[in-house]
Amino acid sequence: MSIEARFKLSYPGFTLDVDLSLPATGVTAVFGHSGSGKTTLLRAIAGLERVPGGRLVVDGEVWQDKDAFLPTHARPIGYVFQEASLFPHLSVRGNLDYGRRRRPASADFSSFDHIVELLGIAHLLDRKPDRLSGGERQRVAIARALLTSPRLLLMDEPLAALDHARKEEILPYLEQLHEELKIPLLYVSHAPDEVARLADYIVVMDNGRALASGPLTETLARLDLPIRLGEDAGVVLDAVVAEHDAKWHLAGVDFSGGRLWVRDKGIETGRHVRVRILARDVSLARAKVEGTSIVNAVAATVTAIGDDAHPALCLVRLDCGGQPLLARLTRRSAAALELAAGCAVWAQIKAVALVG
Ligand SMILES: Nc1ncnc2c1ncn2[C@@H]1O[C@H](COP(=O)(O)OP(=O)(O)OP(=O)(O)O)[C@@H](O)[C@H]1O
Repeated sequence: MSIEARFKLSYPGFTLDVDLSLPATGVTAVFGHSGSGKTTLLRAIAGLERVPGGRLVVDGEVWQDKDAFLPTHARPIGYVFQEASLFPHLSVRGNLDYGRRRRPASADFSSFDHIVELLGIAHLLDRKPDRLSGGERQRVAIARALLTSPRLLLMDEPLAALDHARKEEILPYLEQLHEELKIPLLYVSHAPDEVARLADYIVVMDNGRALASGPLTETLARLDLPIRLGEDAGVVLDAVVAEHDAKWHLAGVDFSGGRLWVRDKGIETGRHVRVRILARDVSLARAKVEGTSIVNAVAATVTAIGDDAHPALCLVRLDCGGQPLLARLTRRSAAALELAAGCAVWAQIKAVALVG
């Protein structure tokens, strides 16, 4: 099952030109710089932009092609914008009821209480939107969108208007949603940390085109993308919490390439987590290095070496027990180590972030 989206649309000085096949499950991040066309793509999917010649098929159902155009109000979508657009005169409950009433008669009944609990807003039901924090407003907006029983959820930078603390407050709810949600979520963001935490699949937009589209881990490890991702180039790996070192407040997480030590966030042993490793935090050695402050070192094999944005630098892709890693080195270091595809190396990882 998939979402097929083909749109070509021109504004003065900008053309959106995409032909995408996206999974109809999980979270797909639509990632890219400001002005790359992320919102325009979402608006086309929502039917807010009428794109002649466009085609959109969601889970086998044609929403738009040369003979058909389902208007926005007839598309079973939930849309959450950067700023929560709640009705100011209605309480939270009134806003949620509005969503509930929009649910088609044929839709599965999604439990009001469950959605309210999932977003942690039960204690806010009688408040008016002007008495809510920005993060709370967004949680209500997400709950209202879910209550319409959408077949597709669209979120356009839902955290962009929030400060760091509010973002951190809402991200766990989005992660929980990710685990429970049975419908696909297209999540527009230009924040790599959000993408690392939430996405299963990524579409990288650049100047109206999809530069890349694929599963998160393998797409982030592509050597032609990091140049555009710059300082944020890196990979996201799946791992399992294996042990806790209470004395040093560290957790040992295992992935197929070995064990990594991360700051302990109190996540139970056995839980699946994601770790993010930036290319700039990985250095390489031909032999295992002793007497270093870097605690994380894993054996790896060089699979490819690619260009980086500056000619002094290169990106080295590694295979680490079947998982990809990227390292950003100077060309001089790569030459001194005589690196080439197939070389066995030790990857020393200066920073590993537990992202979910
Ligand atoms: N209605 C419109 N008329 C003319 N130009 C438009 C219109 N809507 C968007 N554009 C232009 O299309 C380009 C893409 O805009 P879009 O909002 O899709 O980008 P974005 O990737 O979502 O950016 P941001 O991250 O800043 O929201 C921009 O150059 C924008 O100025």
